[in-house]
Amino acid sequence: MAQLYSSMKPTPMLKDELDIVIPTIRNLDFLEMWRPFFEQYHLIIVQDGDPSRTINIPKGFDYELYNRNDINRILGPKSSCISFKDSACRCFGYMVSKKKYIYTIDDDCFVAKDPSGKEINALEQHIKNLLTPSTPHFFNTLYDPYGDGADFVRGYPFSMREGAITAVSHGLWLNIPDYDAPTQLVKPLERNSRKFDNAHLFLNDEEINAYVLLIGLVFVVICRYVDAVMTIPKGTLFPMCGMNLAFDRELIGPAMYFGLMGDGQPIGRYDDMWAGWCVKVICDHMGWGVKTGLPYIWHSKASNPFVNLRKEYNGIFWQEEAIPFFQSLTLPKECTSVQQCYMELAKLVKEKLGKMDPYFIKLADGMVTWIEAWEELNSPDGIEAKAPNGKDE
Ligand SMILES: O=c1ccn([C@@H]2O[C@H](COP(=O)(O)OP(=O)(O)O[C@H]3OC[C@H](O)[C@H](O)[C@H]3O)[C@@H](O)[C@H]2O)c(=O)[nH]1
Ligand SMILES: [Mn+2]
Repeated sequence: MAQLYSSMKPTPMLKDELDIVIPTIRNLDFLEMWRPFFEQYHLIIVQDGDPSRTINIPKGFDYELYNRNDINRILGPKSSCISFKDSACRCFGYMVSKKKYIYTIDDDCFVAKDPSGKEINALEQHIKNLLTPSTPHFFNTLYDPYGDGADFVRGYPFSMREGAITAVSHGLWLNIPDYDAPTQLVKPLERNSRKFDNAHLFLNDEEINAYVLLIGLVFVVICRYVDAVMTIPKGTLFPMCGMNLAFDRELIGPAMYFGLMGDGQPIGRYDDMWAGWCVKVICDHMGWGVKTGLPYIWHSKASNPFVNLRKEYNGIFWQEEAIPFFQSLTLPKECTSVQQCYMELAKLVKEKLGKMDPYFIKLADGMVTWIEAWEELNSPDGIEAKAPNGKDE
């Protein structure tokens, strides 16, 4: 009978069209909490740091595991474009995947609960976001018009209600928000929480009220479960976080390069930011949409703000020049593919940002190498990158 029930499990959406990419330096016990939502999908695990370390992966998951030796073996000299000792290494997983969609999640992100206490299937919400259109060209004030219980508001032009293809779905986080180091340092206790329902485990209502009052006096605690999905308007950049992110790999994958970060680089923790700026200007050029908002995950680890400050310092400084560069650039209309847009972007980065710091010359070269490697692995007669499938029965 159990066999019958297990075979009756509904087939999850895009089961064979989506890979889950996880960058990691840890054991992957967090997958146990995601098992109901992830078990039927294929995982691509990018093991960072010491390749001789064994990563513990819970049984029953279908995965391929790549460490630094695999990256070097598969890409050869082009492996120089893949970061080492930074979560930026995750983009190798995007490159070796053969699926149409990617979902990437950090290994310290767990299943969150919505205000009703229901567990959030983040992957399902990302898939809904990607499979419904976006509205980058005219803002709908009632948020995502394609979401349940919403629609276009009065005055929204009917000629624009078909919307645009959605290329990216950017999810958010409860508990530890993705703050930069200076913000983390000045707000060490700030949590992004639904409400104090966990406190009920230990305290009665009066005690909770006193606790909330105390916290309210000492720190502004923001309760920020916002039940909304929005399209980021065309012409507007955004700080893309790689912690809980999904995208249409066949559309925008070649632009999802997470840059040169970590070991041997003067910058870290700007991997997803760099990718987000490049992706957004290319989506704007191609007329595609980028959504942000639901789903939430529960982010459990606050990384060390002092270590983060050292990694982010140059990024905090350089972004004041880099962002106006992205805001002001126009890609030529001759750029009709993402690869062409990206190569043009690399040229402009070298020309314009290379003056600010030689790092950007190296980064621009990394962008070109990334596209060359992408083409090598993804062209019809490309090299086969498969690692042995690690499925444990
Ligand atoms: O050298 C490394 C360090 C970490 N990872 C993996 O990357 C994921 C994020 O790491 P962690 O949760 O420790 O850092 P956070 O500060 O929370 O990360 C945020 O800021 C940096 C990135 O932009 C990241 O996406 C953000 O979430 C985790 O899976 C680690 O195992 C790594 O591969 N190499
Ligand atoms: Mn984290």
